[in-house]
Amino acid sequence: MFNFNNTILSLGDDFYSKEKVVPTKDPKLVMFNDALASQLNIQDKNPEVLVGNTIVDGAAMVALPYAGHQFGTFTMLGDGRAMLLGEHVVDEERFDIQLKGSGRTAFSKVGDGKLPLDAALREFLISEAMHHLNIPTTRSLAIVETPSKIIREEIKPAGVLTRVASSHIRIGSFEYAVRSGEGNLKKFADYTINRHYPEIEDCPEKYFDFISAVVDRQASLVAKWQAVGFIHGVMNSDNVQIAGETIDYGPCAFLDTYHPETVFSSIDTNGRYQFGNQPSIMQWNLTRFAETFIELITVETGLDEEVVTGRLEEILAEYAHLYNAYWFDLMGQKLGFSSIDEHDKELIIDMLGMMIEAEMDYTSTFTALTEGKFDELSGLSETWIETYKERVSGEENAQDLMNAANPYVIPRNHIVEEALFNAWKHDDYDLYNELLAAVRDPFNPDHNEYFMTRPERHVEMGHMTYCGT
Ligand SMILES: Nc1ncnc2c1ncn2[C@@H]1O[C@H](COP(=O)(O)OP(=O)(O)OP(=O)(O)O)[C@@H](O)[C@H]1O
Repeated sequence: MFNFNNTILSLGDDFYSKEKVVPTKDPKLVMFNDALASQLNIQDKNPEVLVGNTIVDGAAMVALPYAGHQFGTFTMLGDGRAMLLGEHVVDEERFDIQLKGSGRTAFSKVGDGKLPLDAALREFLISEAMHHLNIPTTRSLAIVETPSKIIREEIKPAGVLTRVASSHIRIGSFEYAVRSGEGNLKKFADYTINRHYPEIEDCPEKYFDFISAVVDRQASLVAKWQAVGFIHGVMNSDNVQIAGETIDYGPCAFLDTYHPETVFSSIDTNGRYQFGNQPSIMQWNLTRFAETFIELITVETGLDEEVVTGRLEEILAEYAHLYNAYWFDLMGQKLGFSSIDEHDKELIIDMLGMMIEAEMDYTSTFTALTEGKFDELSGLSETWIETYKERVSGEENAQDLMNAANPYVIPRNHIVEEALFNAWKHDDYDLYNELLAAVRDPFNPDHNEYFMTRPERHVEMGHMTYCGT
């Protein structure tokens, strides 16, 4: 059962809007994450609860306000198609349980508050893949299909996704808090520090430390995305969760052929969020985050604004070092290196350059390397291979490192699209379920060959992702 204890309500009504769900007839449970449910000690599979028709004891039923920079432009936002069912506490850990797609809220603007079933299925599948690739992420507990049809590029069934997160606090939540009323930023920052970074609660410079800690978590997160070839697709500041969990699986996809300029999202027409830009876009978002604190820190510390700004700039500059260290470390593991020196860094950069030239598949290049199948790596020069072999021969645990760092299965976009289409259009979940099982066991080579093969180039180019709004 749910064990709700809703601390967010203690912040006062600037921080939430009470909502009522418009009841839906005949909700049907189409996905349920048994492993996650048992971990959270939640047995409730009742679709009436998971769609918001039946309100369980202690439920909050609130939508949260936030703001954000979307494609670089500031906007006031909020949960326009989601409601917080409540904060579920298990073994002293707190999890937001949110219904995404449950209908209109105070923040819906002109939207219908709905989530297309295929968008819910995409989020469920990719968030499971991310979790099993050891990347911090919000999780998906269930999907309920409702009989209502919604209009997007075509008429589609609607779904409600039950999302689980350590919280739904985003950089955008701070961009909202600083504009929402006297004292709100401090109240909200203290709340967030207590919830996500309690170790710095009593530090004398806790807001500087908070920003540093967030910078560190996001640097680590993006390094993990880059190492596995994940493209988030819509890295607006409202899609950066403050504890460093990947959030909002809208137009996301994984790289097939390696190229830093890869874009899948149909809405990213200028390539702002292309694969190779993700590390610097995160720094841009973190800069928006740090900016919100200038006045508060100036008041709290009594330091000159210029001094505060200078300190914040130093913290933000640290991001690049942290990111590089995390990323090189992960790339080193992919090559079987237990530590990295300057020569190793060159080896990694050279390899990626050759992968671009030879249009190599990102995932299977590393699995071929893991298996020592150098004949499949004709895009890499002989000199590179010789240097690499020599370097890796000095590593005792190379094989273990590579086995743990190089997945065989990522949810390749053309197969995801096919699986989603079969499911929402024809109610045929076979491919979806088979792919879901495979992405839950990604480091095992023993899977359907189809899942481990990149698409023909024309197919790859034709498979855009849609935001699903
Ligand atoms: N159909 C809709 N009706 C109302 N609001 C919507 C709808 N689709 C998106 N929004 C709102 O527009 C904003 C941006 O949408 P986006 O697709 O990035 O977020 P989302 O996927 O709905 O939510 P999240 O970031 O929580 O995963 C969000 O505040 C969202 O609530």
